[in-house]
Amino acid sequence: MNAVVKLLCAALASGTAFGLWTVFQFVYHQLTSPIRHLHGPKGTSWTYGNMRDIWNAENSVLHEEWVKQYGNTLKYKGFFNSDRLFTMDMRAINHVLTHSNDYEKPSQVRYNLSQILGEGLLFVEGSQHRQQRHIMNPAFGPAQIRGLTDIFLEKSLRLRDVLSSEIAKDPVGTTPSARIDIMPWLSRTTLDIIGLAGFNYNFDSLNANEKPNELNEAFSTMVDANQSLSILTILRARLPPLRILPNDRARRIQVARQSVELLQRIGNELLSDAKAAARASATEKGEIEKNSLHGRDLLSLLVKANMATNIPESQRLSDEDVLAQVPTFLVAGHETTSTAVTWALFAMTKAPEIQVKLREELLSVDTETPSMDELMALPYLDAVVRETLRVHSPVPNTLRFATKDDVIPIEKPYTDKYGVMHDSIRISKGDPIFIPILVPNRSTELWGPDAHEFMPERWQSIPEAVSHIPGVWGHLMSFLGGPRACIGYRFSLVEMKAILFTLVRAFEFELAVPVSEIGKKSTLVQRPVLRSDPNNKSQLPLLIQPYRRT
Ligand code: HEM
Repeated sequence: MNAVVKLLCAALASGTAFGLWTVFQFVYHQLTSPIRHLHGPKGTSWTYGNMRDIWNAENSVLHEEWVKQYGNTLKYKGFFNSDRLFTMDMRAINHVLTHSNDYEKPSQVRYNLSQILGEGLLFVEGSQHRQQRHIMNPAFGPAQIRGLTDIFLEKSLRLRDVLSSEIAKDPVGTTPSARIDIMPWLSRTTLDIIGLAGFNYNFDSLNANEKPNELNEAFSTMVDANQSLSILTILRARLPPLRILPNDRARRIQVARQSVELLQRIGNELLSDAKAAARASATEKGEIEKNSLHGRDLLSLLVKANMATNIPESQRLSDEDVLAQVPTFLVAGHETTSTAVTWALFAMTKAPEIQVKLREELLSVDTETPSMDELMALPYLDAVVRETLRVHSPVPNTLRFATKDDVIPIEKPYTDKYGVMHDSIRISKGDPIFIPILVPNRSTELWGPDAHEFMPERWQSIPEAVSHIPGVWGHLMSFLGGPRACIGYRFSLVEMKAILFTLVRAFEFELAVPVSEIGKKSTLVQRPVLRSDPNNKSQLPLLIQPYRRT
């Protein structure tokens, strides 16, 4: 036997041994985990369990049916019919979210994220997460977001002008209105905003004459690539040796990565500029103080916070860590906000009286560039944004894995499949836990019988029960809660308000298709699709016409 054959045999033997060990661990875990005793639906496929049903269901309908049938705490089936915990018990969810060291993101989610983002805030866990978050938090404070508001408005006004010229180019019939798929335009707007506000880079993708920006395309590719639920994709995430096999998703991610690499090169330059600016702002003694720095974009603020003399050396982030935040900001802060604004417009086409009432409030402001405080003081705009994030939360749910055996406290006792009553949930290391976002946001038990309806007026007086929802903002789960809650929620709220402020003042919106045509597709974010579109492309075709004051 020559050396090459020996090497191949050895590699095959170790691969087989690793595979068998993984299968043994998996089966052993399924046979011993305490969550196997919970009630719950049967898997509808051996490979996908209930996953396909979840992906195909719109909003939280399926989970709501399960809660009706099995109660607040149940199990459902994940890939290869493995058990996953689902609970609507607010005390239990709070426990999982606040103990973020004991409940981490699943390794396959982290693997997928790291493919694109490197080791930014979304990826890291434990002490590395605490360190990054500590340095990054100040950049997302109210004073910093106040300084970014004019960027949000500048890009919103640019979108308004582009839409106006699109309408002028392609009017429908005799009325000055046009059929426009608003999704890509909003996506370009939030890309341009996060470019400038995130790291002082002008993508300039809001340009009606240019083809879509390469980077914007790359990120849409990535979000779409994350939807493909093939067996190989699942196995690749679980069994690292299989990652050498090519597949379509990997190829598409590779394309996105090339753009990320381009971005990293740009990031390197931005980082050196930000560092130079921070050094230039040092005091005569050469000290850089965290609070004395007023760079505008998030990256500059982060660099300055990281270089501040009062930060101990051990807590500073490496250049690599700082650079990993650039694609992280892009992915976390771009499609999420554009999707939220898309749903707000959709909701207001379904309820034109809400659109009229909002427009009246917005037109009472006598400038097209209000300050953050002026925007935040508009009560109906606030209620529309809250109601959008409640009913159409862009991120519909998330997942965690237990890193140790634990006993999760609960508010309401539940009965297992043997009829035994429990006042806590026992969980073993490695158990997956589904964290619902849309289900509590739309729960009739918490919000009342009209919970599924879009009613901004409900925010004048919300039920006491929702105060138990452990979200970081607005009694909603939309930005999650605990130490891993969305760091960008203030950024996103002001950004959403600036875009809606500008668009609803300038245009009237109508759906260009019957409302029954609009479906929801769950991916990393929930986006609208046309039910009749065989390609399932995310889109929201609207008829848009300039608003003329009478
Ligand atoms: C409507 C808009 C947004 C929504 C609904 C949203 C939602 C969320 C959610 C649910 C998470 C937790 C994900 C998980 O742990 O599984 C998260 C995390 C995060 N978000 Fe947002 N987000 C939005 C906008 C933004 C913006 C504008 C930025 C940045 C400028 C941002 C940056 C981040 C980052 C960096 C994390 C990771 C935080 C950590 O793990 O410590 N997000 N977001």
